[in-house]
Amino acid sequence: MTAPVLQAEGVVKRFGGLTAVNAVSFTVAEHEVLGLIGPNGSGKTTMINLISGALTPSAGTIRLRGRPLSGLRPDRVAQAGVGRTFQLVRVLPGLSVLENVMAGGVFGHRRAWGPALEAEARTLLQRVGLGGREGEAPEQLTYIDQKRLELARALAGDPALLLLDEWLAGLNPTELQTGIALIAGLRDEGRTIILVEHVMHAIRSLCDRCVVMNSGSRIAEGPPAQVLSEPEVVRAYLGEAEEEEREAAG
Ligand SMILES: Nc1ncnc2c1ncn2[C@@H]1O[C@H](COP(=O)(O)OP(=O)(O)OP(=O)(O)O)[C@@H](O)[C@H]1O
Repeated sequence: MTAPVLQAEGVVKRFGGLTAVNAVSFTVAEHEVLGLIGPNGSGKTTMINLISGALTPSAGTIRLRGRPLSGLRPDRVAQAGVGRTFQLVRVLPGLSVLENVMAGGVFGHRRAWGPALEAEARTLLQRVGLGGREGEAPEQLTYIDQKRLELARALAGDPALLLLDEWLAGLNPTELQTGIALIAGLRDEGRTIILVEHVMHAIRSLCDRCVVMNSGSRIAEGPPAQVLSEPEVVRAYLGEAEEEEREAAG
């Protein structure tokens, strides 16, 4: 059997006296879309930061295709094959939209350059809906467009694992539909993705499996329909998330 794309084993992260991630284990198989869900402050972003190398685990191991990632710097983790977007979008100011995407290729997993990279970056910009915007300054883009740009940049590195941290947050209903379709397209082309998301219908339609966190611990794991009906998940989270969704829908 081949190694899973990602394997987290007994991962712990403490911030002083607070245990933000408490002995969490899970795997992500090739071509799988895993939803990482849970109430605010349950440790999801911390987990993503541990995988991407922004944080170092206090204990436990994280492996990408069997190779330990824990302790590697974020740029090394990106080269090893982990691409990500951020909950609060981060574009590279001073570079054009096109250059921002090309930067993802230069520093990513596949390490492309030159005309081939530029052509690929243009294709990715088309794909995320930013075709024709190559020369613009990223700081001038709207929030949704910066999110699109970040996704294109992450894809330019051709990551073995793509981490999307609330990529759908803050989108209006039309943008949300487009965003879900975009992620569905990535899933259909066989990408391996961890999706941190509060938009429940996106989780239901996009994820093969979910890991549910609460207060730093994994409280459930399984297909979305199954975990989202477990009483502990409903108690810890679902009421809150669906309430938020109803409010957002007006
Ligand atoms: N750098 C840090 N220093 C201290 N505490 C932190 C740090 N980062 C996160 N925390 C704390 O760790 C806990 C988990 O936070 P985290 O951001 O991982 O939760 P989350 O599930 O991603 O929440 P949300 O859904 O609101 O994004 C919270 O109590 C948070 O305040």
